[in-house]
Amino acid sequence: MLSWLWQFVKLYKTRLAIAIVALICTSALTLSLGQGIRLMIDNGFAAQSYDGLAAALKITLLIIVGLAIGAYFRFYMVSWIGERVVADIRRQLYGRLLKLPPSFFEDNLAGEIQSRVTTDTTLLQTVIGSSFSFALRNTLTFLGGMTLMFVSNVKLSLVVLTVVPFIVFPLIIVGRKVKRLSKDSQDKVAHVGAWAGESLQHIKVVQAFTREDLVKQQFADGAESAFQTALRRIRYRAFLIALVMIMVMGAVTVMLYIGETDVLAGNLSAGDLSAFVFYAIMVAGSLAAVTEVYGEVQRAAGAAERIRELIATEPEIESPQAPEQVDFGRAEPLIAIANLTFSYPSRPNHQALDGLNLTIQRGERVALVGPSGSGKSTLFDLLLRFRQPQVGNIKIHGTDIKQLDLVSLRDLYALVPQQPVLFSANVVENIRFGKPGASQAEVEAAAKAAYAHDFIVDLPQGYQSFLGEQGVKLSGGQRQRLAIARAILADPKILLLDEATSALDAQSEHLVQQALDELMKHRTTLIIAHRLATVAHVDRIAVLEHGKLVDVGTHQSLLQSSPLYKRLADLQFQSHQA
Ligand SMILES: Nc1ncnc2c1ncn2[C@@H]1O[C@H](COP(=O)(O)OP(=O)(O)OP(=O)(O)O)[C@@H](O)[C@H]1O
Repeated sequence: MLSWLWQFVKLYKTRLAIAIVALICTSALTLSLGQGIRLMIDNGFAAQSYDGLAAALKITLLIIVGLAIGAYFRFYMVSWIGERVVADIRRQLYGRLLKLPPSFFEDNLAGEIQSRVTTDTTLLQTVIGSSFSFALRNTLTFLGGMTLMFVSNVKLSLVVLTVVPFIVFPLIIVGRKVKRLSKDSQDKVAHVGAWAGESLQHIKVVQAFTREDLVKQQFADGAESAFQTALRRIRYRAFLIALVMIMVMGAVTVMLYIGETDVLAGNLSAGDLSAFVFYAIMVAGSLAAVTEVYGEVQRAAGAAERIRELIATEPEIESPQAPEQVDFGRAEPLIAIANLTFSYPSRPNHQALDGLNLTIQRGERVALVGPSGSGKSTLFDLLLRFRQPQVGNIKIHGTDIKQLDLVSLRDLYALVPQQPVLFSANVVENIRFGKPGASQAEVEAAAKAAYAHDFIVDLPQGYQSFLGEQGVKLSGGQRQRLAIARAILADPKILLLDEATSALDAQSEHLVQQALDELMKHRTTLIIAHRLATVAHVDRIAVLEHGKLVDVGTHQSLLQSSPLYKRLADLQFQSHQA
């Protein structure tokens, strides 16, 4: 963990150096307080001298002022490094997450990943920003105090020293256990958090099915199990603290007894004994403090491990080292799909796409139809290179998309998904997602083209209106028109349209259809068509079944040539008439 953290900390070497100097100074000054005490007792009390007392007090005061200044720098610098490093780690972690393909997020719960970004990094921050420095300071005090103890009295020091192994060994053993338990406990908390996030997000379904009690119970079970794991960890730590306490205090008492006997026998001055006791208390205190933060450092080590794992996750799909450029002047078709075969890793024996061939010319509108599960959405994923086909390829004007930079490939497309995706931001920000630098005028033009302008200006704050999480404050049709406005603003070469099946009312559907027509104007479009109303507008229809392309043609020709298409068409007309 340390070497991993070091790569982040080493960027701030100057501050680290100041922090370490301050740390050493404060530890040294803390220990030198013992000499102040010795002077006060021997030169003041024992010598019955007011002057001696005043001189000793002055020295003590000076030490205290130095200590305060040192503490200021130590705290400031160490906390600064802690906050800075954690911000850097968060940024790197989030940057990595954004590069991972969608399949990663199918296998890992979003809430759990979120907890890595927030909870785990916060834990790291406490450790880097305070516990580390605390531990280091106390270690220095421990070592310095030990040295001074030996210098001033070997016999008494040995008494204190005998207990050290009894503290250190249990510390190491219990520490390992705590580390493991803390990883478990963090995992469980993350899981509970993910569950809570999901159920709250879908609160309507939960409440409509009146399953509040069920999800409450599931959450409670999760929280309870996290608590039980935490409890086991706490028991270990409590035991450790008690053990250290009894060992340390016991040793101090025995040492006091021996030391006082020596003072009574005249072998030791009262000041020396006081200074020694001061050191011993410092040493004991710092040892106890180290044991206490040791557990926390172990916990952070668990957190660091999880973050490190996530940052180290390599995306399966990356841009090639030397990407090629698409030559739009070339005669080859805009999109050429050849022998495309793909199975999802979780279902290796089931081919979601099976030897698919299809070419699409520039400006063409092609509809994909087929029964549910025939591979239409999977084809979109492969076009966008969210997934890697096992066999076959896709070429854009003759260049395999594997040879293209991912950003320039995806910039060719705009995706309008079945469920419009809106972010918890205002209208302008949501539309501008299609083209980040767009001016207000461009945004409004896109909204007008998408037949969204009128309803937007009717919103309480017009274009500045906040839409709520996932756009909950809009109707389904309005959300779709915003998503279309976003795609119009993006002005892509190729439009991937997963047409909404959701039952919009006739008026709203008409508006959405008009918006879509605007969007598809002069643009190569691939539509996953769920309604025949759409199919009427396209140049060609590709019929898919079980991942295979079974026929291509127009509505009329397919009614003759494709029994499957005829069946789908009949079904739609029947339900239409009904
Ligand atoms: N993430 C996934 N992991 C495993 N299998 C998947 C995954 N997504 C889809 N599939 C499977 O791949 C096949 C094709 O699914 P796909 O979503 O492409 O169909 P579709 O034609 O878009 O269906 P629909 O019209 O219902 O949206 C289906 O058998 C489906 O169960």
